[in-house]
Amino acid sequence: MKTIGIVDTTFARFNMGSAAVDEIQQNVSAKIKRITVPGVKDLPVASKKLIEEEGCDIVIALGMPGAKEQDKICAHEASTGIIQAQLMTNTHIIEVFVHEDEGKDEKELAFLMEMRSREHALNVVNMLFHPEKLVKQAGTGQRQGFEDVGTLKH
Ligand SMILES: Cc1nc2c(=O)[nH]c(=O)nc-2n(C[C@H](O)[C@H](O)[C@H](O)CO)c1C
Repeated sequence: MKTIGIVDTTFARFNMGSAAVDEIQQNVSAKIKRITVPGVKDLPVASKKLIEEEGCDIVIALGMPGAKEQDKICAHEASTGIIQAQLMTNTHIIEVFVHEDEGKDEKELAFLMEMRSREHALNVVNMLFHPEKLVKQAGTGQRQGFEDVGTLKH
């Protein structure tokens, strides 16, 4: 049975990990290994450990960079670390970040955090079990959380 790793943060203002777990369980039968770390900079090593020590076939790393300048620097550092962990393990770690200032208010932010977590969880299910479904979506302007933007016409 395939194993999906989920790592999220306590810094985030919405339970992104639970949304991802729920979405996976609604769509597929897979083993799930979940851990939570304090913040986004802790995601790379946690993801690498899920792959190397817990045998995960793919990992979803979820977090919420805050709105301040130092939070954005922190998020960029975390992203770089996540890419490095992917290259070191030759395994996908799907980064799901929702920046705190993406929502116009708290309600929209919560909606976005839930929907982006769920839609990327579905991407991960498809990457692992139905890669042909993603090929069908190529170039269709998919967006996780907000509305899809569609294919360009010429
Ligand atoms: C400044 C800062 N900003 C964020 C953030 O926007 N989002 C987040 O999830 N975590 C933040 N952190 C915490 C770090 O990611 C990390 O948890 C600590 O530095 C401990 O390793 C820090 C330190």
